[in-house]
Amino acid sequence: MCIAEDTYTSEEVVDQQPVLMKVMDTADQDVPANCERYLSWANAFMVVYSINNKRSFEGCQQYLDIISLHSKSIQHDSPILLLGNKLDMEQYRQVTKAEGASLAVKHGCLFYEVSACLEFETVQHVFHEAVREVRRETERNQPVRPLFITEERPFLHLVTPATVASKHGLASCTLNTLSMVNYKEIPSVAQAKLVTVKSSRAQSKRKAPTLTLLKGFKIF
Ligand SMILES: Nc1nc2c(ncn2[C@@H]2O[C@H](COP(=O)(O)OP(=O)(O)OP(=O)(O)O)[C@@H](O)[C@H]2O)c(=O)[nH]1
Repeated sequence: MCIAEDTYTSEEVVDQQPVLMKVMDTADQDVPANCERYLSWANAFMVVYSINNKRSFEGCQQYLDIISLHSKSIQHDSPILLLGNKLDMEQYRQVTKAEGASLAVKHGCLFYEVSACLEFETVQHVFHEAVREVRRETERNQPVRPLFITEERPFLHLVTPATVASKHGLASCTLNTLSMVNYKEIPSVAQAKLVTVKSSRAQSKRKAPTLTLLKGFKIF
């Protein structure tokens, strides 16, 4: 697929949000060479072969191997999309869809067959999927939000339940149930001690079993 050798930027709207994409076309050779530049630069990779050219498919396998090795070495997976291009050349097909799909599974790639010269929408969809996949990957790599434990003390006047809930991303439906408690971030694992406590609430037969279970432990 022709993209200029140097980079260019393009503003796309994906899910109502504009996304600035920088694209670098690297593959003006059949075998990977000087890959470091784009391996460390890219947020996502699109590896493209022609369905009517077995050699280009074999070339892709080398690129995918290099990307996989790089991801392992930096312990970070950037999304990879494997594209079988020139779908309009079906009658000259040398690479089956199953072969493409199987290579994609092997390397954990998304897989599409497209025709760059005939189907603008499909190609656009593929680029948008690449952006979405980068977003998903970024979200997956966000540090886990801390859990919160509660203590049965009334809120300070200045801190409303709504403030606390929105600050920590708690769903609004928890507000009523948790409105009369304090929130504390759970400490790091190294500092945490788990101690069994029995509170009067824990022993109350009128409370729901899940509440009893929750109140059966205190982490501090
Ligand atoms: N039939 C058909 N031809 C295509 C399609 N996409 C690209 N081509 C043609 O394939 C040839 C190579 O296209 P390029 O976009 O230069 O391919 P490339 O792999 O980027 O090539 P390099 O820039 O040398 O790396 C050109 O003649 C294109 O017109 C397609 O979807 N269908």
